[in-house]
Amino acid sequence: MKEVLQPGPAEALSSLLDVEMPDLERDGLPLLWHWFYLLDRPAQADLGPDGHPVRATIPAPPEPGRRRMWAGGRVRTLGPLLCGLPATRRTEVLSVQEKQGRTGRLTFVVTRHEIVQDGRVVVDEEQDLVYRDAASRPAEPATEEPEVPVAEGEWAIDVSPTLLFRFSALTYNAHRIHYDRDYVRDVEGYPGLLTHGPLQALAMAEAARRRGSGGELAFDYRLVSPLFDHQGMVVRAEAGADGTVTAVRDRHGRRTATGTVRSLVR
Ligand SMILES: CC(C)(COP(=O)(O)OP(=O)(O)OC[C@H]1O[C@@H](n2cnc3c(N)ncnc32)[C@H](O)[C@@H]1OP(=O)(O)O)[C@@H](O)C(=O)NCCC(=O)NCCSC(=O)C[C@](C)(O)C(=O)O
Repeated sequence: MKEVLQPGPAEALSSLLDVEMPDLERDGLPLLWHWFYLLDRPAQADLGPDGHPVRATIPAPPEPGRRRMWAGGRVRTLGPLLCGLPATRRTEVLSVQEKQGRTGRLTFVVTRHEIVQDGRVVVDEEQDLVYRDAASRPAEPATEEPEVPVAEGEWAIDVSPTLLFRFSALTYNAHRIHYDRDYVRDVEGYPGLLTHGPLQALAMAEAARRRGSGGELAFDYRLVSPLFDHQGMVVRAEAGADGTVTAVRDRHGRRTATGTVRSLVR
């Protein structure tokens, strides 16, 4: 897949999260902003009941009826990804692994994505996708613990249906768990709309960028528990032993994602 990168998707993301626009032709796209470019555009006829493509896609679901979730990933930025120039994405399945989790049978599918610009790989990424059994027990809804006030240095994001919808639109993601409340409750058994894994990862990367992270970076992250739209989203980033340690929690203090951003320049 190849396209000339335009500023439009980056501007849309900047408006969505109210984050600073970089100089896209000089410094390139910040960490994870490549997710708004080089998108798959599956045919409507190829979408399955959950809104994800079931054929002519990488990865294809392991079996019909499995519940797809974004579990984590590892991203390396190896050079600037500049707007105004063409870029190419290559994607392959690296591994498929069956595991038994607390919530039931899990199939982890790891995909690798390389973005090439001007003859060199500038983004090298692995994404961990997990497929739950339809019959598995969904993650428990949060208990009504008291709210934990937003501390200094934390970033509170209002997770509203419009935020989730606009993020889905920006990534051309038709997965119904993010916008179809009847489907998510009646079919997948969750108590609310699910906040995208990529949105939480991006918020963590942006929290690190606010602290000055930039250049060639490695970002490893995990989605550890589902975050529903009525639970808020609070992001933090702080200096750790090995880089910038980031996390997402809900407004009651339950952790939903963790990650570490490291500089690749020593
Ligand atoms: C992932 C879930 C199902 C595991 O659920 P669990 O609690 O049953 O698992 P576990 O008992 O903690 O662990 C079982 C095994 O899985 C591994 N494992 C456990 N977690 C991970 C992880 N994150 N990444 C990689 N491996 C993981 C873990 O290390 C262990 O391996 P082992 O047996 O070898 O020791 C559970 O933690 C969960 O629900 N996490 C939140 C997922 C989420 O909310 N994602 C975002 C929304 S979905 C989305 O954005 C989608 C999108 C954008 O539309 C899209 O389709 O592209």
